Amino acid sequence: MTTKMFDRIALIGIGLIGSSIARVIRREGLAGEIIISTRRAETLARAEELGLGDRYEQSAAEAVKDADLVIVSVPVGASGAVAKEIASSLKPGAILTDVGSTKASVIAQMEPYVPSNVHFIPGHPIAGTERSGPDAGFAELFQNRWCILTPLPGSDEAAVAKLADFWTACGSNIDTMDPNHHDMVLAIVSHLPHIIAYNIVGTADDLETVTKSEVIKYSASGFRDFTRLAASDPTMWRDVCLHNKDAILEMLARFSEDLASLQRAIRWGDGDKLFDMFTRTRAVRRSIIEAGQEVDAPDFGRIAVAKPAEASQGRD
Ligand SMILES: NC(=O)C1=CN([C@@H]2O[C@H](COP(=O)(O)OP(=O)(O)OC[C@H]3O[C@@H](n4cnc5c(N)ncnc54)[C@H](O)[C@@H]3O)[C@@H](O)[C@H]2O)C=CC1
Ligand SMILES: O=C(O)C(=O)Cc1ccc(O)cc1
Repeated sequence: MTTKMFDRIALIGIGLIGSSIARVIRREGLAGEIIISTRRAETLARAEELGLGDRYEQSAAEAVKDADLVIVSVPVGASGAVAKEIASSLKPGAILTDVGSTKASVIAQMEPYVPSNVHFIPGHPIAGTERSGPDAGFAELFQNRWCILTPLPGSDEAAVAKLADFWTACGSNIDTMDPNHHDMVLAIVSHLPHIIAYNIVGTADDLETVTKSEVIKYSASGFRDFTRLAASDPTMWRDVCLHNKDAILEMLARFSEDLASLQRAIRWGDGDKLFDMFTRTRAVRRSIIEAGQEVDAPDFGRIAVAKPAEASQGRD
């Protein structure tokens, strides 16, 4: 067990991410007291049933009073409303952070409300699943995953270091990044894959010549992988799309161009082009594995994948 890092930690929003944070705080003994608040009374009651906190407050403003660390884990479109609600109750010297999947928009929404005596340090754990709600969380979620902090210009270095230490104690590796750069990187590695998954599953669902039962019955693992991503929370992903609009549209434009080029290669029977591209992309997965990242398997939780040497290499 790690030692206590904060006397009181307030968690605003207690879904997949908030409840995973609550569980790892408890397991590692990182807080003297965990205070939980969330919008819906039923969710708060469920968090209490699960024993995720020490105190439960319907009012977010009440929850953050006296908290040394406040972590906002709500859909990114709700960040501004939460900041407005808690701003005047934040303790001087407290650290305020979030876990939102987009950063520039969250900063634009929250920063105007944050008092100058509070350290606002936006963050994003690059860890999650397609599930949501307080039952979905688990203490190991952040283990060996990256957590990106996007401190604002002039942020207090000691506060940034303390938040980094907190995420390290949760099992994560830390990077700091400019918020706009974060949004561009995440648009390609996370947001586009989800949008593509929503799209392909929607297309399959719309097909008239193939019945829904055939799609379900014959779904090979490729389609199944897409259905996992496409089962992700609609509110969360609606907000990500609306709040990282520019970066997502830029990446979608590039994606569409490359798809058109692939389409042309298929139409003209350009096997060499297809082979060369598929060889290049295979190397990307190998690099991910060699970098020591675990790979998510849709139905079996997180598993390590076969080492590159075990995979077939040849053209035949
Ligand atoms: N699900 C994932 O895989 C990941 C999600 N994130 C980010 O974490 C944040 C939370 O996502 P999840 O925990 O997955 O969502 P979730 O849907 O599991 O939980 C969201 C929580 O926020 C509460 N909430 C919603 N609106 C609220 C409001 N206006 N005021 C107070 N509470 C409110 C809900 O009641 C719920 O407790 C999002 O910003 C998301 O972008 C970051 C990394 C991974
Ligand atoms: O479920 C998956 O595969 C994810 O990609 C989880 C995820 C979703 C959103 C994030 O901002 C970070 C991680």
